[in-house]
Amino acid sequence: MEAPPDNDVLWARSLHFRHPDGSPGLAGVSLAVREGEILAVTGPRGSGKTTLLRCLSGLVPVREGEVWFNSTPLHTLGPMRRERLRRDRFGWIDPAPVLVPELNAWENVALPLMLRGAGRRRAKVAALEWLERLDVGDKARKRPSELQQAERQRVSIARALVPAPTVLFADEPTAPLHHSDRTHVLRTLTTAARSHGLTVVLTSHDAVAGGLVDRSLTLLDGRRVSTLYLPDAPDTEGRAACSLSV
Ligand SMILES: Nc1ncnc2c1ncn2[C@@H]1O[C@H](COP(=O)(O)OP(=O)(O)OP(=O)(O)O)[C@@H](O)[C@H]1O
Repeated sequence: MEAPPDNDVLWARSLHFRHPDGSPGLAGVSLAVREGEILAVTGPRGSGKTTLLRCLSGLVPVREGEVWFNSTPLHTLGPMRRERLRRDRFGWIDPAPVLVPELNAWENVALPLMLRGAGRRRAKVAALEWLERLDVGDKARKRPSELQQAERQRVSIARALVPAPTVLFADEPTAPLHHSDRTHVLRTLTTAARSHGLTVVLTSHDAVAGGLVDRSLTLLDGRRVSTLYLPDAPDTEGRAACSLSV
């Protein structure tokens, strides 16, 4: 078993995954993510984007292939050590906001810092700063049930960013937002990640279209593909694209 190169923070080799009911998830994905890089995973519905993020982040065990976080082989870790690694080094944003209903917005955002031992006052200051950056500073004292879905998602994003995780995984982070809000929130997220040196792996077509990421990779049926654009030919209609497995 050979550790990945030093400047890759995440690294996967020949990753295969089957869901518990036997459905195919991933069929041999290899990739490397450099430190501080913002990588978008794209592909049609059901192509395996969420499954890939779940495997890379240790949310599900990898039984075939390898996943490394720096020099740690995630694929060899038991559930407790994977959970600790996820808590200490990774952040996760779901497509739909998941907040603690009994806590208000700033308390939700402060929670990961307090779980890591920060005092309430310091955690509150940091939480309020992030809520301001995500344009929901005025909602800091509202409970999730008093917020709109889009506001709850902004609070979730603030909560994922506040502990400055080494790697942030974001699965369609702007899915519940109105179209006009998406680019703004994604820009805030990617700008914050760059200024804090975070590595980000996200699924979002908006980020690719908005030129907000360093690189994107495409999945189709659980495999990486590259899209080749062919030049216009007289006998074709417009620009043709085809995908190749790599
Ligand atoms: N828990 C599960 N049990 C069984 N099959 C699953 C499960 N989760 C996903 N799948 C299947 O695995 C494949 C990949 O799903 P995945 O959610 O990773 O794709 P995706 O690219 O993220 O899709 P979407 O864009 O719709 O979120 C799909 O065929 C899906 O139906």
